[in-house]
Amino acid sequence: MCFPGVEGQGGFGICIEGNIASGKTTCLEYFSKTSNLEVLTEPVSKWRNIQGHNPLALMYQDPVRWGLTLQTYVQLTMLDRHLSTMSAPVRMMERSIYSAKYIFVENLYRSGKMPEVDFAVLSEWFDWITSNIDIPVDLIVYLQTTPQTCYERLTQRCREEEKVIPLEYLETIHQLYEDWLINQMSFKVPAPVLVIPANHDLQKMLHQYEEHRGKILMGSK
Ligand SMILES: Nc1ncnc2c1ncn2[C@@H]1O[C@H](COP(=O)(O)OP(=O)(O)O)[C@@H](O)[C@H]1O
Ligand SMILES: Nc1ccn([C@H]2C[C@H](O)[C@@H](COP(=O)(O)O)O2)c(=O)n1
Repeated sequence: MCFPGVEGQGGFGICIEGNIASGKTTCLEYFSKTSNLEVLTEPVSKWRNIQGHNPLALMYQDPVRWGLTLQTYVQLTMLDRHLSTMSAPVRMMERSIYSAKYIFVENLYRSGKMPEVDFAVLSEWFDWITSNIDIPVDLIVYLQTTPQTCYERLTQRCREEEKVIPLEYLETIHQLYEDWLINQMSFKVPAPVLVIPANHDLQKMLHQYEEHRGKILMGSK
């Protein structure tokens, strides 16, 4: 059994990856003005409100108890994003089902905040999904920042649930991203990676996005 995803729809799929508050949404906002391109942001609003519950807040309050709850829902909503019908030939989406597993679930487990049985259940779900469903990713754009930059942007963004995040958490997420996408020594990388240094101010970032526009969209031609 194999279900077709975006590739089956003849499209080109780009995932924007990076640490929390690295500037992914801002990047997507910039590219959203491009014609023949659709942008899918992370379904964070769903993670903050499922039938009146806030699994994102619960996870930050008590990760041992609620990590599985949040990450099960993240996995479902990301799969839904990957498989949704394309409205343009090029799709740019924020993160992926891969980073959900390889970065966030992995972090909860390694830091002792996810019980082994929860990790096993999520891993079996992930393995089943990725071996039975075609999850189309053609290019990964990695916004590479320092944890300190993300900490400053996160503080400035001031999302209620994230007020408890210390710099050390961003350092761990950063290292997991580096091992996955730069050192390529932890998990399989599902597509070629384009690295964009992303510590710069907004103006310089927009300039860089313009410079990289060809490389990002070229594969879609
Ligand atoms: N290059 C930048 N320089 C300074 N602030 C930025 C830059 N890019 C984004 N921001 C701000 O940082 C915060 C996080 O950016 P956002 O795009 O929401 O990150 P992400 O989607 O990766 O979590 C927001 O308040 C945003 O306005
Ligand atoms: N699998 C995931 C994905 C995201 N999160 C958290 C991290 C942030 O608090 C929030 C949204 O991330 P951002 O887009 O701001 O980088 O969701 C998580 O815990 N698990």
